Amino acid sequence: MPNKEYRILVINPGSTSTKIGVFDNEISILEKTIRHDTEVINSYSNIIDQYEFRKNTILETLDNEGINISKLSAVCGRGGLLRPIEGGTYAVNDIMLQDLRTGYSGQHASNLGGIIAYEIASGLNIPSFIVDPVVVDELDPIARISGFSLIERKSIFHALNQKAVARRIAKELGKKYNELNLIVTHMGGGITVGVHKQGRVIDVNNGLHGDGPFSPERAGTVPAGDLVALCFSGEYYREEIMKKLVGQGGLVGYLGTNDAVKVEQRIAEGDQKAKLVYDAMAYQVAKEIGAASVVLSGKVDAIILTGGLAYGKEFVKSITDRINWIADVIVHPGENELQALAEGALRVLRGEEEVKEYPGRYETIKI
Ligand SMILES: Nc1ncnc2c1ncn2[C@@H]1O[C@H](COP(=O)(O)OP(=O)(O)O)[C@@H](O)[C@H]1O
Ligand SMILES: CCCC(=O)OP(=O)(O)O
Repeated sequence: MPNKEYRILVINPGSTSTKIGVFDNEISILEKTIRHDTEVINSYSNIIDQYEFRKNTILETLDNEGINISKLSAVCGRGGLLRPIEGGTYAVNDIMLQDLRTGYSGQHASNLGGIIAYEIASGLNIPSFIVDPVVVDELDPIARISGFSLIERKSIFHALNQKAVARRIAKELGKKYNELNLIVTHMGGGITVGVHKQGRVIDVNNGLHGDGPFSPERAGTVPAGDLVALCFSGEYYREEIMKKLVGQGGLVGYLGTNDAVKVEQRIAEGDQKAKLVYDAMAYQVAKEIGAASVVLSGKVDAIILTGGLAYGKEFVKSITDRINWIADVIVHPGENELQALAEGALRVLRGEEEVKEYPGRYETIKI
């Protein structure tokens, strides 16, 4: 008997784009990246306010591409800032929707992934899922200690793509993911550097509003005392400061755009400020990779550079020149998130893996 055919719509809302795909089993029949202008994104006060805009953009794109959504078997979205959970495929349920709407662990575009997946799927009476959300938490206890007893370090990162790309590269190297020590650096709207020790991400910078390199739209680590002084200067509301850290931080704060392609054009035209800021972003990424190599005591099988910024040849060279003494650097531009979402949904639809119930019983060690 031929294998059952599933048609899956996958939805990946990122901070600078919405990516969608339609898969017939593992085969991609449509992949689209819809880029969003900084001004459009910043005109919304909250992520949840972007719901109608992003959903309509997705439905219009599917319509223009001639995809009849009534033929879908399931919809799978990138999962957002939920409670810390283990990796896997989760059914979208009421408590998850509530946590995504309120932003249990904060505000990020991926909160919309599960909500839009659910809304499209429920109208069609088909299941909706999320896979490896940004809150996958495998941190070693030592990595949770921030140095300030009131604040614990959190695992918020590009879990879906980091794990998918790490598995793919392991396969290419003829090894299993859980046999390797890898440093995976995802460079998109946010930038995260994950320490993958034999299949577990034991340390990673909180890429949203925590620490690490600055990114196209995020500030990353900032001097704490100066930040406290700014917060209490009476000049800014809380929301304004948060926006300056996430959304209007990084390249947007210095150069007014989250688009690295435009920054590269400005550099080519002789813009010295753009050059200094772009170089500084590469410098901070390299520095974070150096720190990650120390977590692995220098036993690093490979360093992987991935995400949209990995298309930038000069940017990648500037990082690589600083870190290639640590281990081989493998560049995998873009991301495997759409394929990974489709495969996560397929595993549960085929009964190869049990679908997980959110929030589950996962617990991190409380300090
Ligand atoms: N060819 C390219 N060269 C340099 N930068 C690129 C290129 N393509 C995309 N980028 C940059 O990558 C960033 C977006 O990365 P992406 O992984 O798509 O982010 P997200 O998923 O967070 O929206 C943007 O700054 C974009 O300008
Ligand atoms: C919240 C961590 C993941 C992240 O930063 O994603 P984007 O780069 O898509 O914004």
